[in-house]
Amino acid sequence: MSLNLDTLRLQIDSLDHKLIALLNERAQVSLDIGAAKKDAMDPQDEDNTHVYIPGREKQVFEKVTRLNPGPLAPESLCAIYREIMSASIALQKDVMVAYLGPVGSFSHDASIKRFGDSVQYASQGSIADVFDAVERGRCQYGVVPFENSIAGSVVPTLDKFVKSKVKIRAETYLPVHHYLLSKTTTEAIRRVYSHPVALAQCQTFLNEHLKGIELVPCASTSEAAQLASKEKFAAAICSQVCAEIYGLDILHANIEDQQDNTTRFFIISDAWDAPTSSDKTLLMFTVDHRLPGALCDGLKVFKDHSLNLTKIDSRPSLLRPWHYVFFVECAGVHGDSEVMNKVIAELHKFCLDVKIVGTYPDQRPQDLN
Ligand SMILES: C=C(O[C@@H]1C=C(C(=O)O)C=C[C@H]1O)C(=O)O
Repeated sequence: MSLNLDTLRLQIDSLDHKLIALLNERAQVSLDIGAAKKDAMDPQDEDNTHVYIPGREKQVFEKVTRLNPGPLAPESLCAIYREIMSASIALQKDVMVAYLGPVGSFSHDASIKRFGDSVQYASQGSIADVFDAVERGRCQYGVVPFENSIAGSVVPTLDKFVKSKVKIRAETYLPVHHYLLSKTTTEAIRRVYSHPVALAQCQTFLNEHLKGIELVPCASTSEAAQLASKEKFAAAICSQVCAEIYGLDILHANIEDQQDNTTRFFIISDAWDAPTSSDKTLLMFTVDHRLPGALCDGLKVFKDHSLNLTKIDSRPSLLRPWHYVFFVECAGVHGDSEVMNKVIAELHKFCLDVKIVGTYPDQRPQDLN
């Protein structure tokens, strides 16, 4: 038995030798890719080289899943590849990712799942600060929540897109499970902290278990956990990891109204990337209210080009009362394509301030397609 075990361990050692050599060979190629990207840039613009290529990563994950013969679970192999790609990004360049913190927020989780452990992260106090960190160049990438399957659009993110120059470079979907964490018992809770979007996802639970208790909105769910950890009779609605990070007990698990609760995040940056085989594009425009049916005419442009709309929302323009900005996302088209150029030209006939907010590989989970 022990001889067999020793032989098997020797086998593992020899495989590790080969793996380490192969991983470094791969890392060297990715360094060469980094150098080639810099060579292709104007020397003055070298600092703006992008090392995070969402479309290429999607291709790698698809290939890895397709080629996997087992016994490794596809998710395990993808997690390993997440870290391999994270390391190769970090080799090419120092990458800083801004996220809505502090640690333990869902934005933090989404960021790590997207960029891995080898890049650096900068916690921000608000969604607006994530935009500012990217816009001022302190961080090359930022991760912001865009919409939740129960609570709908994340308003501060939409409002920032109206004013900001940042572009959407990628999207990512995160399953979200909420926990009620506290230092006391459910009966003794006097106040519940959380992000407004998270509170909106747990209405049924709050009505059943904490009716009439003060609900205090915070900048993030992890900030809520931080605040609850400093009070005796407070609780937070946040992720499970916050229990360990902030020293709180789990009182209730999975308290979201629907178990398939999912939040979509955007990865923002100064530029979007080249077309892939399947992209989505988010546009923004205001309609001229003096033209009857302007919105309808605007939407017809998408129909005329056989573009499927995957999201539509509106917000006050903030320029004049009762003027609205419309957000329209369409699937199967890249922002730099000829079709999109035509769409934009036609939209200009009925709409004002037409702008592409971003274009990114379609990452909708299979069951949402
Ligand atoms: C190597 C590249 O850069 C990054 C690293 C990748 C990898 O290690 O496979 C893939 C995409 C990029 O995010 C590339 O551009 O191909």
